[in-house]
Amino acid sequence: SVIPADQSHRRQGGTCQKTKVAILGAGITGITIAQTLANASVTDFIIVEYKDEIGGRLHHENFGKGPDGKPLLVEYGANWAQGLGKPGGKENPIWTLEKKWNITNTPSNFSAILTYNETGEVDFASEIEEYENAVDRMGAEAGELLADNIQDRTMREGLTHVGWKPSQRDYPQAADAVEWWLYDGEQAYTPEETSLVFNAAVSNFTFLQFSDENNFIVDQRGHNTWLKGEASEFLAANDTRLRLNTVVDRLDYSGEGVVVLNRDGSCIEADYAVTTFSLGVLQQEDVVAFEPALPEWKQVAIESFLIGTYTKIFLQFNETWWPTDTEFFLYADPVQRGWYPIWQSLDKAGFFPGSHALFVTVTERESRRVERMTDAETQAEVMAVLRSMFPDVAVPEPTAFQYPRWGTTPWAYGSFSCWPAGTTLEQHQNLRANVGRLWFAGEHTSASYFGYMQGAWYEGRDVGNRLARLVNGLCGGAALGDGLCGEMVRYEVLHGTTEEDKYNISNGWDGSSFQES
Ligand SMILES: Cc1cc2nc3c(=O)[nH]c(=O)nc-3n(C[C@H](O)[C@H](O)[C@H](O)COP(=O)(O)OP(=O)(O)OC[C@H]3O[C@@H](n4cnc5c(N)ncnc54)[C@H](O)[C@@H]3O)c2cc1C
Repeated sequence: SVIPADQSHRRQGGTCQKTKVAILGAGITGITIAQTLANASVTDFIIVEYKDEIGGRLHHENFGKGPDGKPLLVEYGANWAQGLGKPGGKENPIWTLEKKWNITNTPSNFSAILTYNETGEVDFASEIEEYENAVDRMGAEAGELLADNIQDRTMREGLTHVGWKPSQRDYPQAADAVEWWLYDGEQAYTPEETSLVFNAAVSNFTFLQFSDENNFIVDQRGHNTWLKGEASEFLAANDTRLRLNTVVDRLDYSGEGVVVLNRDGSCIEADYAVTTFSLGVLQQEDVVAFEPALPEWKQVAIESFLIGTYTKIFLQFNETWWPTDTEFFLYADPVQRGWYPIWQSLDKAGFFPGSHALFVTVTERESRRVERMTDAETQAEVMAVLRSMFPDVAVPEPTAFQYPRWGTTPWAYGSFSCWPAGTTLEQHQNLRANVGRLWFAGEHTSASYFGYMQGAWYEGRDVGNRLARLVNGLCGGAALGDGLCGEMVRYEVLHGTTEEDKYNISNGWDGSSFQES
C-alpha cells in the first residue's frame, strides 16, 4: 500500500524541516515571490530549486569560441526584453530590472531583414507589410469580441476574416514564411491552434501598452544576472533558505499544511507551498506527484493550456560569409511551412562582433522533430537550407553547432505557454487558483503576459502579496477571491455559452442526445 509522504519519511528516521512558505522553483516567479514575502517581513520561507543556480528559463550555455578565445555565452531561454515602455507611459518591470543590473543589451531591428527562397535572395517584403496591416485590422476585431463577450475563435479565423489568406496569395510560400515569423515565431504555435481573443490581447498588453521595442540580451555574465542581483538583496551568500540541486518529487496537501518531499529524501513541512514549475512540468505524468490527486477543475485547466517549444539552433564558422549589413534573414521553403525560417546574425556591432556566429529558430512540430534527431542530422538539414539561400557562396561547414532540447529538459518540458482556441478567462483562472494551501504561479498563470518574463514577474508579485497577507493574518474576513487578499477565485463548473434549452431542433440539435434511452 502507498505510505503517505510524511510518514514514509519519518519511518526512515528523518524529520521534515518546518517553514511558513515553501517556494518551489527559483526562476523569475519563485524569486519574486520570495522577495515580495521578504519585503512584507515574512522571512520564514524555503526556496527549493532543481538546477544548480537561480534563473530557471533564464538559461544560458557556453558555445564555440568568442573572439577572445573564451566560449561565447548564448541564451538558450529568454533572449529579448520585449515591450520596454514609452516616455511618460508604463514601463515593463523587466526592463526596469535589466537597467538596474546593467544587463548588456542591444535593440533588435526587425526591419533589418533580407528575404530568401530555395533559389537565393528574393524580395517578398511586400508580404510583411500586407501581413502587418491584416494584424492591425484583426486586433481591432479581437478587441470587439472581448468587449462584447462574443465567442472566441482561432487566430486563423481572425486572420482569414480580415482578408489574410496565405494560400490564396501570389506567392503562398512567402506568405507562410512571413506569417510564421511574425506569429509562430512569437507564440510557438500556429494560428490554427491558438485563441484569437487572448493572443491578440497578450500582444497588445506587451507591445501596445509598453512599446514595440525588443532588446536582445548579450550579457556575457548571463541573462539571469538581474534575477541573481534581485535575490542578493534579500538572500545572504550561502543562505540556507535557498536549496539548489534539490528536486521536488511529491507534494502532500492532505493535512493541515503541505509536505514537500524531495528526491534526496529531505522534506519540508510548510504552512503554504507554491509551485512555480512550468506548465510542461505540471502536464507530465508522475514527475511531481500530488497527494491527493488534484481536483478535476484543476487538472482540466492544466491539460487545457499549451506549452510550446521554441528552439534556437546556434552555428559558428571560421569566417563571416553572410551579409553583415542586416540582422535577420527570412527563408521561404518551397514545401514545408516553418522549415528553418528565421536566421539571425550575431556577428554585428552591439551583438557579438567577430564571433562568426548566427542562429536559426524553429518551433513546435519542427522543434519536436529536431529534438529527436542527432546534431549531425539536424546540421545536414540546416546546411542544405543555407546553401540554397546563398547559392553564390561556397558555404563552409560550421566549426560549432549546438541547440537545446526544451521539450525533454526535465525541469521545463517545453519553452513557454500559449492560449488555445476554445476556452475562457474562467478556465485560465482555474490554472491560477490555489487548491487549499497549495498555490500555483508562473508565466503560464499570467492572463495578460503569458509566455513572457513579465508574466512570471507579475504573477510572482501577486502570489507573494497574497501569501504575505495570509501569513501575516491580514486577510481576516476577506471572502474567496476578494480583491488581492486571501485565496483565489476558481470555477469548479465551467459552463459553455449555450444554455441547455437552446440545444433544440431550431439550433440543429437532435434533442434525443439528452434523453434517457
Ligand atoms: C526558448 C525560450 C525563449 C524565450 N524567450 C523569451 C523572450 O525573448 N522574452 C521573454 O520575455 N520571455 C521569453 N521566454 C519566457 C521566459 O523565459 C519565461 O516566461 C520565464 O523565464 C518563466 O519564469 P518562471 O519562474 O515562471 O518559470 P521557470 O523559469 O521555469 O522557473 C521554474 C523553476 O522551477 C524549477 N523546477 C522545475 N521542476 C522542479 C522540481 N521538480 N523540483 C524543483 N525545482 C523544479 C526549474 O528548474 C525552474 O528554475 C522564453 C523562454 C524560453 C524557454
